[in-house]
Amino acid sequence: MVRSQGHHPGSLAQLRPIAELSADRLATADLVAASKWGTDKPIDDPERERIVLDTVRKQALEAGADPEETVRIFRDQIEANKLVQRGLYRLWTADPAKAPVERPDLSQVREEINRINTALVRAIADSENARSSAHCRGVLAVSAFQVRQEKGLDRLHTRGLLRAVPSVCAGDDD
Ligand SMILES: C=C(O[C@@H]1C=C(C(=O)O)C=C[C@H]1O)C(=O)O
Repeated sequence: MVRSQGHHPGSLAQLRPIAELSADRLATADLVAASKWGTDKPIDDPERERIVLDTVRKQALEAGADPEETVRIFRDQIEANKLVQRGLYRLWTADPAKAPVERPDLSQVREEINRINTALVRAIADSENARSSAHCRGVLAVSAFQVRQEKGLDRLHTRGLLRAVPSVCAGDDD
């Protein structure tokens, strides 16, 4: 698809909230993993994933974002979350002293994830120009780097952040 390369000056700043919210969403993976660790709840929960994707599809329609693009972005967000959970499980298995001693309530953590999801759908809706710009990938990479620095992300969460955002730039696989 041919998209306009023109964008309002400053519109590329619209990508920054997406990088920030992606990092916030990934921070919840630590709590989710801690809530599942030592229980029979698997990291992968396809039923919950369906609920997340159905909800953001509806929210995208309401917010004026493309529902399929939004779902594509959230599929990556979910994979990134599981990547971090699996990384933590590996760490805790190798070094049980690092395993969590408290078990957060998963339903409360999911409420926090729901709030971040809603904000992220809004940020997707508000970034149509930036996401279809030829500069999207470069600016998004810079935003992710800044967010990593500001939030002091470790290697695992940095890997997660990179896994969370590849579908953000709308023109990429047209
Ligand atoms: C975060 C969770 O773990 C996984 C990741 C999900 C997500 O990122 O929304 C949803 C379901 C699980 O496959 C969870 O179970 O809530």
